[in-house]
Amino acid sequence: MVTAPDKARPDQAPPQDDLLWARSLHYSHGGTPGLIGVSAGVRQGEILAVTGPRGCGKSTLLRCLAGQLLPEQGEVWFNSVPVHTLGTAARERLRRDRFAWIGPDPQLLPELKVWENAALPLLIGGVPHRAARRAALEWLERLDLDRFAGKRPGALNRAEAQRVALARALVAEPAVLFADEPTAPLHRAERALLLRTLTTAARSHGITVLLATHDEEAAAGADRALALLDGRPAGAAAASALTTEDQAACSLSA
Ligand SMILES: Nc1ncnc2c1ncn2[C@@H]1O[C@H](COP(=O)(O)OP(=O)(O)OP(=O)(O)O)[C@@H](O)[C@H]1O
Repeated sequence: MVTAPDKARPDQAPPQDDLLWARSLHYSHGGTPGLIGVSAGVRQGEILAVTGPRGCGKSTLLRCLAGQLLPEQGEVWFNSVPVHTLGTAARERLRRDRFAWIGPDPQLLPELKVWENAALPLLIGGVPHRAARRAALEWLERLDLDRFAGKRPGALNRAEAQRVALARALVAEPAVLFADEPTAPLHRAERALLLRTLTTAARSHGITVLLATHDEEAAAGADRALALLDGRPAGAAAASALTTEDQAACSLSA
């Protein structure tokens, strides 16, 4: 059951300099723990890598921060707005207007041209066709995809398709880009190119990035990293394992 978190008390207000901030998030997927007391903060324009092995809770954390999942406990604040207390319509507006998402699968619409795929967030948001097309073409050019603009996604290889997904994520110039294992389906050289493209584009446009990855090389391009293990901050998980071992040692020596 999703319970409404307590309202933040004045002494617990989020730090002024964090654009997106979360405290002590708990979330379980139908009984499977996803997050157990994870806190995170990211400043405007910063690139934060969320790292850790498969199943450690990276996607769950990104989805809670992006307002896709409501934490069972804890708080999420974006730009001093308490996302965890917003109603569904306001959260959807926030997600549409300020956030963007790219995952491991580009999920392009095969019946649309490449530029139309890239322009989709603008077209859905009611931006006039001509302006949406111009913005999409600019992003396709920046990401070295302009030659594909009039083609269908079927003409692209995996790396090109993923760069179109990146253009689509950036076309509305979101405040925050959530990138959930965006390089997972790519080869090493393609991964490096996509990450370079993503970080360069984000930095030049002041876009804050949360990058979930189990790939240490991918995390190296970030400003900071938050490591998770078994749904907890890695340090806390290690400490709780230590505590358990200490307890076992104590009971053995008793
Ligand atoms: N829809 C779901 N239903 C049930 N359990 C889930 C669901 N989504 C995630 N989980 C579980 O929650 C835990 C955290 O999963 P999550 O996807 O957040 O981890 P992750 O670090 O992103 O892993 P990956 O790199 O494989 O995507 C895992 O134990 C996972 O099996």
